[in-house]
Amino acid sequence: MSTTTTTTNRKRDVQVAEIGKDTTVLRSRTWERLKFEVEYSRQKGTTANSYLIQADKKALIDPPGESFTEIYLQELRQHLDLNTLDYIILGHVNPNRRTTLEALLPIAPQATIICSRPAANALKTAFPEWESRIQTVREDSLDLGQGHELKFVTVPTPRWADGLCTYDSATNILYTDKFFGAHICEDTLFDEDPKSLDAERRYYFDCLHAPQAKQVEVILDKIAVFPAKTYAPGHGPIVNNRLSRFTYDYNQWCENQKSQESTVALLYASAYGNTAILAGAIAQGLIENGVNVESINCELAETDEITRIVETCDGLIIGSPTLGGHAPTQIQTALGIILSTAAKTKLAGVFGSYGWSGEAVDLIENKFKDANYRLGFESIRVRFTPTPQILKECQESGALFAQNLKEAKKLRTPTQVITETHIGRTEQAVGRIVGSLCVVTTRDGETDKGVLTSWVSQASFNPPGIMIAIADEQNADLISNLGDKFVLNILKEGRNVRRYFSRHSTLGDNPFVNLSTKTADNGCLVLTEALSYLECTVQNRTKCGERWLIYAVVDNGEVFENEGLTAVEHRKSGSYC
Ligand SMILES: Cc1cc2nc3c(=O)[nH]c(=O)nc-3n(C[C@H](O)[C@H](O)[C@H](O)COP(=O)(O)O)c2cc1C
Repeated sequence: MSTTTTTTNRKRDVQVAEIGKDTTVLRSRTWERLKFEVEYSRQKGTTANSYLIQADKKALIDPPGESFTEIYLQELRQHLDLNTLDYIILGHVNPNRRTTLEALLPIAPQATIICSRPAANALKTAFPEWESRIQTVREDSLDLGQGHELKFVTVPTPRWADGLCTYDSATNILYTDKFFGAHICEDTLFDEDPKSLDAERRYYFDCLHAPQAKQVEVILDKIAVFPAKTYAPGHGPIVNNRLSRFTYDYNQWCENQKSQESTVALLYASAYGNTAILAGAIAQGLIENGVNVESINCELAETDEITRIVETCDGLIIGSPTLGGHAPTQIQTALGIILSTAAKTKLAGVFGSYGWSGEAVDLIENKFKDANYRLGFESIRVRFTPTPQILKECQESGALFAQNLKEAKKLRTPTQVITETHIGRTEQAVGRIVGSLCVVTTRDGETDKGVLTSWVSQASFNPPGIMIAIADEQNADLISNLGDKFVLNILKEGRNVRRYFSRHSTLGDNPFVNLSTKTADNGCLVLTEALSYLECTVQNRTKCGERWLIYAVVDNGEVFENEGLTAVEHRKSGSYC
């Protein structure tokens, strides 16, 4: 294998070398920080790696972005008659790369673009005149001849929804695009001293992949099917050494992320990439302070995915551009899910890029405030593209959010805003009593019923007994006779099971169809998403005011999750639930 350095001075250049049979790398290099995004902040330069396979058919993988368009095409012409180029394979597309494609497609008239479906859709919108030259990858392989049978695997993540990796069975090279890279510029082409790259590789992972660790784990499994001997990433040295170790490291780093004590859901949309850059910087501040970040690109995520993360996270941050005076529909949908699902004790944050009026951030912030969410940092509003200084501030905001989250978790202070003058002082005082949020399930003949209550407490040790205050409209008739059986399902904070129940007897739609249940020994339903449950038998009752005060003995009980916290009901007034 030969290595040719075309330029030795420290200007931008293109390094060309053969890296396998019929396979050449063209590394567009800069020794300066290429962009101001956090991932480049170690200031070690970077390389944009493009690969050329010249078999019976000729394929070019990942031409660089606009920073290199001119020098790259000049160098490429030295190694290839562009009239003979058959395929341009894209690991992802972005506006920078589109600039190079715009220059390349007219001078490579036979070339077809091969990319993932989201990339194809974006390119067809950008280049309608070239629609017939844009081809979505299929499951089968692409045969370039002479053993170069290319196989593709889509690798979507929140940041690169259109991700694609390519494997060449002739060379055992896996073209990994955004995976296994590093932002570092050197003359050395390969990872000859892998240990010396540890810090750069880890930093690259932390910036780009830690906030999407969940999806990265799935991708690592997907690409494991290829017997790769080389990883050819989009940036930095080509990986020839200790591939399994490097893959193991990626898995470990993902695992470390997920095992952090607190998780923040970072939900955003970004039509032109500016809000996404802010998201990256905020994520960095959170991760550096020991918080797991789960990024959700709202333009791609399913409602179920958003609901899951919103229910399980400890804090949530939402980022939105302003388009036409509004937040995009996907953000409004995500906000709706948050407001109807997420516990009000969760810490919240808002950020976004705008051009002139910036309504989106105000709108989201006001909704959070109206719903009594506490904000973990002052909302971030940035005109168009952020500067390095602004990105530093975003990182600091992420760090502040992490600190506030930890304190909030420690103190577990409820958000109680008591300002309404119409609430009497006595009622306010009574309202300070808090209760565990529970669903009481009963059996009425053949029908299961459930009612929400927080008016419950332990009443005796021996036998273990509880006390419930219950009104007639809350199925009191089913649990107010001696010997009546019921299950007390004690709900978990952050898991919004309560939305399926009301404080009145089950009416209309059956709430249990939406939930996972099992039947207790006493015949009543157990909600398996609860934190714990108690099977109870009524022993005593007395009418107090408008309620029945029920004393019941606990016959049996189980804790489903040792780690979870009990959902607690905080009220503004003692005059209503
Ligand atoms: C079609 C369109 C409509 C826009 N409408 C607004 C607007 O009403 N108010 C505003 O402040 N900025 C507006 N902008 C500017 C964007 O908010 C700004 O470009 C922002 O950086 C986009 O963020 P993003 O890159 O995360 O998508 C608009 C931009 C476009 C392209």
